[in-house]
Amino acid sequence: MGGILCILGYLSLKNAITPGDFALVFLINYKIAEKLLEISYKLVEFIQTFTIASNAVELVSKKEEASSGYGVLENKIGDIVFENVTFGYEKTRTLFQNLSLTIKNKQNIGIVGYSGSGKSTLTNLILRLYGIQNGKILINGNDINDISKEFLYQNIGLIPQEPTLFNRTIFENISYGLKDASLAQVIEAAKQAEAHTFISNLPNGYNTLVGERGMKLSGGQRQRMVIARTILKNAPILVMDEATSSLDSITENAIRDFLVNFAKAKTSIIIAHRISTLLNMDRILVLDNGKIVEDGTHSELVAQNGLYAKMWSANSNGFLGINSNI
Ligand SMILES: Nc1ncnc2c1ncn2[C@@H]1O[C@H](COP(=O)(O)OP(=O)(O)OP(=O)(O)O)[C@@H](O)[C@H]1O
Repeated sequence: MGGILCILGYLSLKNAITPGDFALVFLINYKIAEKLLEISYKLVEFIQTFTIASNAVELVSKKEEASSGYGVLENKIGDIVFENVTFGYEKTRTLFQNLSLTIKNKQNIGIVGYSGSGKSTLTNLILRLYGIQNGKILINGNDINDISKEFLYQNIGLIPQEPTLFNRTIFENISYGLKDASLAQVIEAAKQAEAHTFISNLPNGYNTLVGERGMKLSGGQRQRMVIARTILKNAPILVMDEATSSLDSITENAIRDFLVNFAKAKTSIIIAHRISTLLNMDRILVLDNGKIVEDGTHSELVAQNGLYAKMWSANSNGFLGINSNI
């Protein structure tokens, strides 16, 4: 555009074109640039839609894989076992070296540690989001590499740090947790997740489109929607990664008691940012640089006077003073 302006200016100075020609060519050029910009936006939109569509196709095709794998075990899910697991995102930087861990059926485990110590990665490995370099991860005695992703999805409820929503309606986003869920079931789950009131106040209620990755909602609203989805799904394994970190303390308090009870009946792995959440755990693991450095109940760990005790003593406001996320 700038180059053409220079040429036009030069030609105009040399009287090779009239001011009318100048204005016309400038206008045409401007319109072309505007259209090109519009096309580039449409292209980005198309690529995003295409990605969502191909993910959906992938999920549908996985159904076939699932039928040849393990069925849904409902509440019969057994232990989760890490056997000498070695993992690093990069081959040259190992995060977990020969990590072994057994989480018993229906045990509630809290995980704490410095930011970057490997808490989220530990849970992501159970979901098979990354392949491990060595060792085994077993659920119910089955190597997760032999279990279909569909099975893992059906049996693990995940509330991640950064919730993901699809560019669909609120109803579709919550009911994604349970096939053929009714509106009444979706509303019930939304009420338990303290999401019903804000959803009802939207002009289109449960039919509101949430926008690309849920961008039309606040972080706390997105988090409550994913909590509602997970409640509705009611899977036997529950993973919560700072599940209420985006909520204000009043909303967080309102949800917390429900979530504690919800987790009780399941094998639950809870990455917590509040000491009070950990008090309800059967067992707490303290991670440091990819190693489990402490493992026990709250009172056992306080008595050990190690890293956990340090966090506990820095706990004047109820938050873990050690995690830079909070
Ligand atoms: N996708 C990734 N690719 C490369 N490195 C990663 C990736 N995700 C995490 N890491 C690295 O792995 C290490 C562990 O990260 P992880 O997110 O598991 O820590 P965390 O304890 O959950 O931290 P936080 O409390 O900040 O969420 C960090 O050094 C991090 O930089």
